[in-house]
Amino acid sequence: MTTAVERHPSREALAGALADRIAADLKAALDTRGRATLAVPGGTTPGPFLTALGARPLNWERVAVTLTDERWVPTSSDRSNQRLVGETLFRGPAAGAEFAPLYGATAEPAQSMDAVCASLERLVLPLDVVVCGMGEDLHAASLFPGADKLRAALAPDAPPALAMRAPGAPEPRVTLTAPVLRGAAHAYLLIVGAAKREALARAEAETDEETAPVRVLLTRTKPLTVFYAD
Ligand SMILES: O=C(O)[C@H](O)[C@@H](O)[C@H](O)[C@H](O)COP(=O)(O)O
Repeated sequence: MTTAVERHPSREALAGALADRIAADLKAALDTRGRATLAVPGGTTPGPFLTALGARPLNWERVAVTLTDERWVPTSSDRSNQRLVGETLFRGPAAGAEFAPLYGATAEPAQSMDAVCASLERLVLPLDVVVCGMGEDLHAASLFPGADKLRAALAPDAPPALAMRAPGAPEPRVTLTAPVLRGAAHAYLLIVGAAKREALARAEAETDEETAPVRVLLTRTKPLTVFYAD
């Protein structure tokens, strides 16, 4: 398996190039359909990209945004991905976009899943664009190896989002599921550093999705591009 990798000379250049690419994808969807939908990752890598994308001029009022996954923490927590997009993507013109949160402020994520799935169906599905990060353990979104609902989330008939607990995640998670990640018209994997480049090579050599859930993206029939910088 060979995945298309775009290597950029610096992390700053990577953030700008990915923002340009996604703004172009969103603009094409807006020109064709009059609306566009996007899912973005949380974690430590995407901040500069999210800030760059949020500053791009687009008809953001016609764009709906969600997260690829969320940590079940209050939105005031510095581990909240919703907080991250509020402090990056939604600081610029993109503040006019509609947002479908994955966090629902119930004690347990499972209690919010019907409402979360309904809002995803109403606002953002199918996705025009999904951007995912990847962990060195080969997770993408919150599809972690060893997660309690991993098999259900990889199933072709999975609901759009599932609550997930995983040994590698310090708090409960909510994740978009395999059919949503596969169904997005355009997918991007945003990774930095040699350890993740090596992890990607491991994922390409794997055959088992439960061992390497990021393969949900690698085996898509629709386009996937990896954006990488050292
Ligand atoms: O909320 C999250 O943790 C994510 O969305 C997750 O899937 C992330 O993209 C990877 O864990 C990579 O995270 P880093 O960018 O922090 O390495």
